[in-house]
Amino acid sequence: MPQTYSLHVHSVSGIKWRKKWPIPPNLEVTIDVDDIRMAETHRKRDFVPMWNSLLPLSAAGSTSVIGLHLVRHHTVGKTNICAKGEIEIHVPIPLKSVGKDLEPTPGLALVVRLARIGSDEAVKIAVTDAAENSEKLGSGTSSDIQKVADFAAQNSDSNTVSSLGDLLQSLTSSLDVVIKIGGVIAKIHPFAELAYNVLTSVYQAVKKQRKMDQAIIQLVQAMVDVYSFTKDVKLLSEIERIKDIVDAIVQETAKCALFIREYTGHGFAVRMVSQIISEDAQTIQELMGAFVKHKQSLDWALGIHVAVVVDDTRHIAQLSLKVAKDTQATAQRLEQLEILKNLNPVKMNSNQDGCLLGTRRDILSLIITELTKPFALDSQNIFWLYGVAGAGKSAIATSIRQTFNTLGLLGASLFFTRSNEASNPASVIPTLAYCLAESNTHIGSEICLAMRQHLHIVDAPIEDQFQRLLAEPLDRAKDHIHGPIIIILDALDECGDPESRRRLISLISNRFTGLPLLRILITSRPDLDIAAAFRDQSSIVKTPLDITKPSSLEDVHRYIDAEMIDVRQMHFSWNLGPTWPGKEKIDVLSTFAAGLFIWASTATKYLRKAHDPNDALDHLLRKGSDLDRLYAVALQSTEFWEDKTFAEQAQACLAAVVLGKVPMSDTTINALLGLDTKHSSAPVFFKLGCVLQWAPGKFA
Ligand SMILES: Nc1ncnc2c1ncn2[C@@H]1O[C@H](COP(=O)(O)OP(=O)(O)OP(=O)(O)O)[C@@H](O)[C@H]1O
Repeated sequence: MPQTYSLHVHSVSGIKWRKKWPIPPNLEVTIDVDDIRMAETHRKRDFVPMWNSLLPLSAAGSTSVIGLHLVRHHTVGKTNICAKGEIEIHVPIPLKSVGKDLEPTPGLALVVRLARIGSDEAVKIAVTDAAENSEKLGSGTSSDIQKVADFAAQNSDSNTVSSLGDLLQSLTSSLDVVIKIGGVIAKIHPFAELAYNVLTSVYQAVKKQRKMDQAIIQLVQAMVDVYSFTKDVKLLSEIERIKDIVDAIVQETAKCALFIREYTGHGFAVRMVSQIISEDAQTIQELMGAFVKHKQSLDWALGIHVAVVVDDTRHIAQLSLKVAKDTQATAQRLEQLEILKNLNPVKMNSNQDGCLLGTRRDILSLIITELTKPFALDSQNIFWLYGVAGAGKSAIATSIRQTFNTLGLLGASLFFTRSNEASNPASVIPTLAYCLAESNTHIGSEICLAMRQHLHIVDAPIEDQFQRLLAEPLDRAKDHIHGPIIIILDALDECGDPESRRRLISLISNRFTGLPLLRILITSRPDLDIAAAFRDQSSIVKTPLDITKPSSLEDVHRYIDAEMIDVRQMHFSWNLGPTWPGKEKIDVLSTFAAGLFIWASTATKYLRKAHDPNDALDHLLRKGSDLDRLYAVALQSTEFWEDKTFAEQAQACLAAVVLGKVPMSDTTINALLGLDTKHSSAPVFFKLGCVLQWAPGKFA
C-alpha cells in the first residue's frame, strides 16, 4: 500500500551565485519520487528564496527515493538544474551544486520537513495547494495571508535606502503586499491600489531626476517606516486583527501619493517642480505628523512599545502660531460663507448606501484610476457611467463619493432624484459653485469675488452662470491648488426632463470638458438626449454598466448572500438556522436577478418584511419579485408615448424582446416585425435605454 507524506519545502540556505544577476533568478524546487515528478514549488524570484510550500507526496514502498532539484528558469523558457539532493530523513538536506551557476559550498542545503501523514490529510493539502494556485481563489482564507507573508519575507532585504527612487520602490513593494492582502480585506483594497498606481507613476518619473526636495524624501521615509510591518512575516499575519489601522494608513497613503505626484510636478496640473504652492510646506508637515501617529498606533496594536520623546516647547510654540492663523482664517471663511448663501444652493445628497464591500471592484477601480489620472497623460475629464434602471449606478456613485471624500478631494456631489423638486437643472450651476467654494478656500475667494462683481448672476442665463461662477474662478484659482477636484453628478436622467435640461446637457458636453482642475463622474440611464449629446465627445469616457457580465452576476449573488444575514436576524423567532435559505435557493434567486441589483434588493426587502419568510421565499421562487412598478415609472420617463407611431412600434418591439425565447438583435427584430430601414427598431431601442440593455447590432 502506498505511503503518504507531506513535504514542507521551506527555503534554501548557503546559496552563493557565481554570476551577479541584475534581477534575482527564477527558482523552483521539483520533487520526484522514484524518478517520477510528483510536485513542484512556485517559482520565486529571489537571491535567497523561501517557498514555505506544503506538498503532498505518495511513495509506492518504503524503499522509494525522493529526489529534489533546485531548478533555475531562463526567461526564454529553458531550465537549468543548479543543485540536487536525495532525501535522507534528516534536516536540512545536503545538496551538491551541479552545472556552472553555483559556487560549490559545503553548507549548501535545502531546508524541508517531511512528515508521514494519513491519506485524508494528504488530499486536504493537495486541495489547498490547488486552490492557492487558482486565480479564482475567493478572498478570506488565511493561506492568502501566508502567501503574502512569504512574499514579504523575500522582500525584507534592508539595504539602506537613500534616494527617493529607492524609497518609492520600497514603498510600492510594501503596497504590493497590502494589495495582495486586499483580496482578504476588501475595505483597504481600492485605496491601496490607488496609492500603488500613483506611486509607481511617480517612481517611474523621478527615478531619473537627480535633485529632489529633502522634505519630500523625509515624507516618503515616514511612509516607508509605517509599512515596515509588511516586511515581517509574524506582524503581517496579524493584519486581519489590525485591519482598521491598516485601512486608515492606506487611505492616508493614497492621499499622500496624490500629493507627492502633484508636488513633484508629475501630476494632474502641469506644473514645474520649482513652482511650489505656499501651503505645501504645511501640508508636508501635516502628512508627516499623520504618518508618525499611524506608526505609533500600529506599534501599540502590534505590541511594539517604543518610547516617544516629544520636544514640548517647539510643539507648543508651533501650536500657538497655528491657533492665531486659524482664528484669522475662520473669520474670513465665515464672511465667505455668508456671501455664498446668496447662491441659494439646494441639497441633493445620496440617501442610499454605497456598494457592499467586495462588490463592483473592477468598475470602482477603473473609475478611481480615470478620475485621478495625471492631466498630461489624458485630457478626458468626464467619466460617464450608463446603464439600465436598477443596475447599481447610484450605489457606485455613492462609493466613489465616499472614497474621494475620505481623500479630501471631493468638490461637489449632486444626487438627482425624480421625486425631489430640488433636482432642477436651474439649480445645478449655483449649487456646484457653492459646494466647490465650500470645499476649497481659494476657489471660495474667487467665487465670492465673482459674486461681488456680478451682483445678479444667480438670475442670469445658465451659460453666464457657468462662465462667471465656474470657468473664470477655477481658472484664477488653479495655480494655488493641487488637483484633481472630483465632482459627482448621479442620475443625470432624473434632473428635470429632456426639455428643461437641454441647455445644461449642452454645457456639460461642450464646456465642462474644458474646466481646469475638475474630474467629473456622471451616472445616468442612457436617455436619448444625454446619449446623443455625449456620444461624439472625445473628452468624455463612456462606459456601460453591463449587467450581463459574469462579475455583475457574481456581485449580485454576493449581495443576496450578505442580505440573507439580515433576513435571518429579522426573523430570529422562526429559527431559520445559520445557513437559511441554503446555497441552492440563493443560486436560484441570483439567476432570477440576472445581474439587476434592484431585483435583488426588492426581493430581499420583501423577505425582510414578510410575516413568514419561508412562505415569502416560496412565493418569490415561484413568481419572482414585483418590479412592475419600477418598470412602469422607468417606461413613463420616456416622453414619446404620446407619439402614436412610437407607441405602436415600441409595444411591438418590447413584445418581441419579452416573448422572444432567445435574445435577438435589432436586425433580427426588424426582420421579425417586417420593419424596413426607414422604420427600423433601433430608434425605438435608443429611447427605451432605461429598461433595455442594448447596443446597435447586439442582443436586446
Ligand atoms: N454593489 C452594491 N452593493 C449593495 N447594494 C447595491 C449595490 N448596487 C446596487 N445596490 C442596491 O440595489 C438597488 C438599486 O441600485 P441603484 O439605485 O444604485 O441602481 P441605479 O442603476 O442607480 O438605478 P436607477 O437607474 O433606477 O437610478 C439599491 O437599493 C442599491 O442600494
